[in-house]
Amino acid sequence: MPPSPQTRIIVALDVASAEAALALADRLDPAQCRVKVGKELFTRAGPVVVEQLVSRGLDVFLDLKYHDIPNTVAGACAAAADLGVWMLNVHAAGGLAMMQAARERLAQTAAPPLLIAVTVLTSLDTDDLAAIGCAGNPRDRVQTLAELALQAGLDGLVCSPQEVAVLRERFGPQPLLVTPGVRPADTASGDQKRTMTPAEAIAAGADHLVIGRPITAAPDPMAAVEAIRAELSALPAGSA
Ligand SMILES: O=c1ccn([C@@H]2O[C@H](COP(=O)(O)O)[C@@H](O)[C@H]2O)c(=O)[nH]1
Repeated sequence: MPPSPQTRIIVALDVASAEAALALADRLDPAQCRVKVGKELFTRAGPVVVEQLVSRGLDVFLDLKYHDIPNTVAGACAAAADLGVWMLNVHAAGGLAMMQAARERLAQTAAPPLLIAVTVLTSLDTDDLAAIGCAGNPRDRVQTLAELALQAGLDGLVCSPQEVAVLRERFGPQPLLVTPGVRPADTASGDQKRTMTPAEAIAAGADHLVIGRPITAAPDPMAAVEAIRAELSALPAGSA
């Protein structure tokens, strides 16, 4: 079942302190969005800030993109589950055994979070892939990594909105498709190279939109969330 329109938006709390993250979170309505803790906030504030966000009733996506040997990643996933997060991720490029080990260890936890795999970072285009020795375009590489992640039994994928339609066509409605690289009209792309608007991403079949700077840098972050929700509500019934 697709998530309700209210909870499709995941706000990336890419800020430099627990205080800033909690102040931002206090301006958000947990009924209307979820939050994401990534490398900057986690490295500055540690696991405590995750627990503080969870205790405020927010669903937390822990976006640490684990990529290591299977035993290490499995242990990190178990530690993340103990924090009470709603979802976490690994890099699909870590390989099948790594993803299987993560999934198996999470299955042993009391309340396993959703586990998804990053395919190709949304900041990379074909030239960037070539520079790191990967021939081909992001669209093909995303599909190869998606196949591996789903073979490992993961719940879904992180991809750019530009690959959502092809992934839906190939893998059907089941995998959760979580898309950063989302830019409301008239907002700056910054370092994101494979982008679409929120409405385009949802219409293509995305389940969740990860949006950081267009919300966190807005004068009123909750108003920015509401504007995106309004954009999604205007989509034809069934797509949002
Ligand atoms: O491929 C990826 C995977 C993760 N991210 C993360 O999403 C947010 C996007 O923030 P914006 O400010 O909306 O660009 C950020 O936390 C990234 O670490 C991604 O962008 N692309």
